[in-house]
Amino acid sequence: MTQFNHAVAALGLTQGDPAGIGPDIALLAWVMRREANVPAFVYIGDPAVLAVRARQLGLDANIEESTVANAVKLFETALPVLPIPTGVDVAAGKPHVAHARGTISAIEMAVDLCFKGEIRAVVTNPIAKSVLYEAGFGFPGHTEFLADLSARRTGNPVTPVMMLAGPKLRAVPVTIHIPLKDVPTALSQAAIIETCRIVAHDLQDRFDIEAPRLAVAGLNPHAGEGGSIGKEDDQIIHPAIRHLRDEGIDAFGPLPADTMFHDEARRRYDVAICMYHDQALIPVKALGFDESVNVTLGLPFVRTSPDHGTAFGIAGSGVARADSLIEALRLADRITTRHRAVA
Ligand SMILES: NC(=O)C1=CN([C@@H]2O[C@H](COP(=O)(O)OP(=O)(O)OC[C@H]3O[C@@H](n4cnc5c(N)ncnc54)[C@H](O)[C@@H]3O)[C@@H](O)[C@H]2O)C=CC1
Ligand SMILES: NCC(=O)COP(=O)(O)O
Repeated sequence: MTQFNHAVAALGLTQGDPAGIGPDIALLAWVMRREANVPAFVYIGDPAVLAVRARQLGLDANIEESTVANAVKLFETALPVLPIPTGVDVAAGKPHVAHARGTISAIEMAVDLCFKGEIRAVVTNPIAKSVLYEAGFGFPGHTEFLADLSARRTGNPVTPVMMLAGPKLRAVPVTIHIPLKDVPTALSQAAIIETCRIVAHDLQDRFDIEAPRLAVAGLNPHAGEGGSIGKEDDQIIHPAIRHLRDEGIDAFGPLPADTMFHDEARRRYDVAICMYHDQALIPVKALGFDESVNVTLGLPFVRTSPDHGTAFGIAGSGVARADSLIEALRLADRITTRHRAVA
């Protein structure tokens, strides 16, 4: 298990796709560090890209290459960077397959440093999945890549779970980046049970919720309407919930998904377990796009990320907001310092 020194270790922030808004929001988070009480982080990526982006945005940011040990001290006066040169020119808003190597190396370095206890947590800037796929990246996204890096490191299999957490809603998709048409076949009792076990454990362990209440969404309209609008709710989701309740996990449902996200309904649970990506992410982003955070449960270290993507259309324009990234940094800080008041 990671042995980090809370008093001295920084959070590690990966650059993400350098042509996206990762550099913009990292710079903004550093510039806002005092007024927004941003915990110290070390940027893992290309310092030259940061410097060009700072000029483009007219931001007065002092960017300095750093050692990981010196990062917290340096953070007060400069944005500390562990350099990973991209090796090719990067233009804001212009993704290129040649950027992929540096993007991936930054994630690998962050995980390595976290396992060595030299950073407290991994906070990731957004990656463009299609750019990495073009470069031969073999994972749907960070979530599965981080699990693979962890499993290779520890020798133990890791099941990662994606949770989007905001002030009004936490939601978990059981299936993640797969085509909608493949969701019914990908859903299984085992997948729902395993996901819920990890969620219940991590909400207790990392979010200090003593007895987490898991509201499980149905797949079909009206949760299948007694089997007349689809069989999965009765044949897969309901038995999985029964199994979880027998284990002592407070899971209930399947609930019709259209009526489980309004204000009063959300008071009845701590997390919504959803059957597919958009069922979970649409309500989270509709209720709090700027404040919500993507956090990976089930990993042997803490990983958070903003809830948004690379937003190539606004990179380098000064439009990107750093709110979600700042929340991701704060959440990683709270979990790793074990404060009780977490998202
Ligand atoms: N954690 C990650 O690595 C994630 C990566 N992605 C990737 O991002 C790429 C683009 O995805 P999209 O669906 O277009 O979503 P997106 O989140 O990049 O953009 C959606 C809309 O929100 C705006 N937006 C996003 N972040 C913003 C911010 N911080 N401030 C102001 N406006 C903001 C964009 O300008 C755009 O109008 C895709 O390649 C996808 O794979 C998407 C989500 C998460
Ligand atoms: N839509 C959420 C998303 O794409 C984040 O994926 P990941 O890179 O955190 O696995």
